[in-house]
Amino acid sequence: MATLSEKVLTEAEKDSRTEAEETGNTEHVHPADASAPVLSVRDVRISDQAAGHEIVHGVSFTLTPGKAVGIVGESGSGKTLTCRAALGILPAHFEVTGGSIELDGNDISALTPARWTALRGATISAVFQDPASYLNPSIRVGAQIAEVVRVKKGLKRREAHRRAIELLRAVHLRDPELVYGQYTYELSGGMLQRVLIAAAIAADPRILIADEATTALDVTVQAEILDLLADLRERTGLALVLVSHDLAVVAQLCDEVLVMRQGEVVEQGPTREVLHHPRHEYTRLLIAEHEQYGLDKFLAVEAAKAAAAVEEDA
Ligand SMILES: Nc1ncnc2c1ncn2[C@@H]1O[C@H](COP(=O)(O)OP(=O)(O)OP(=O)(O)O)[C@@H](O)[C@H]1O
Repeated sequence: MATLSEKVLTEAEKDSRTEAEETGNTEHVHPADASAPVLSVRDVRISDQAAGHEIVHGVSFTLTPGKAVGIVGESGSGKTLTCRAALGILPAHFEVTGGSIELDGNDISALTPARWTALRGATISAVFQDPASYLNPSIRVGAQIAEVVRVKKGLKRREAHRRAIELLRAVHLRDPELVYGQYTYELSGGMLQRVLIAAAIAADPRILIADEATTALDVTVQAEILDLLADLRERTGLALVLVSHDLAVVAQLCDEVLVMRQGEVVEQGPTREVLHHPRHEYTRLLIAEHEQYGLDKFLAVEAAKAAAAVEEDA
């Protein structure tokens, strides 16, 4: 079974790792202006070249440090493909056939495999559903994170061990030294997702894509993981792309939301605006569907905040 660093480092990266090592080209450029976009997605279109048709018909959003954008929509609407395009890991036969994606000022269409190696993990990183499938059951989880740190940050064994413990602490795992030495079967789904988030942030990325990262977890653990992402965002300025079929999840964390349906963005705007004044019938449907899962609570809190703000102004 592949190790975590092999999974985090994707096939394309592995191919290019040697090239990066040979050229020593492992730096990445951060823009001087901290408010400059870290990710700009402009009218991106993605096509299945084998089937000969377009699947994603124009997605645009901009992420600045500390901002969170949510992509919500039904299964097959193109959420994951959009994220994979930004990570440079579209499945075979799929291509970006229109628009552009800029990662930390770099147009990704011009990136060499070596540049991808430098950017992936260190600038953009991701966590997906089903954390167990990204971890090797026969290697202690801490050692798997330490390996990512060694590969991506070039730390020596002892330093990587120390950093892995720090990362396990940063994702709010109690007793990180104990967790370091544990195997996947000893950890719950929520703990495994935290381990994976620790690995994803190991190289201090500026953008984290969380694609249905809390979907398989029960509601309480899901809320804890969302709190953790909010905390990382606040403490480190991490910019987030949160993908979910559940509008309530996106509402908790995101400043802006894109509602996708069949490859189209049917509605987009500040989360509050979209939730309070949905313009598209499909958004209204999503809101109605998810009210029982806590969206009503979110809307009530928002209404209370708005009322308090009006009182303050008066
Ligand atoms: N590897 C692949 N091979 C073939 N078709 C794919 C592949 N990945 C995605 N697709 C197709 O592209 C379309 C968009 O898929 P995508 O995974 O982006 O949707 P999604 O909105 O993320 O859905 P979900 O919530 O189920 O993950 C779907 O019709 C899907 O069948």
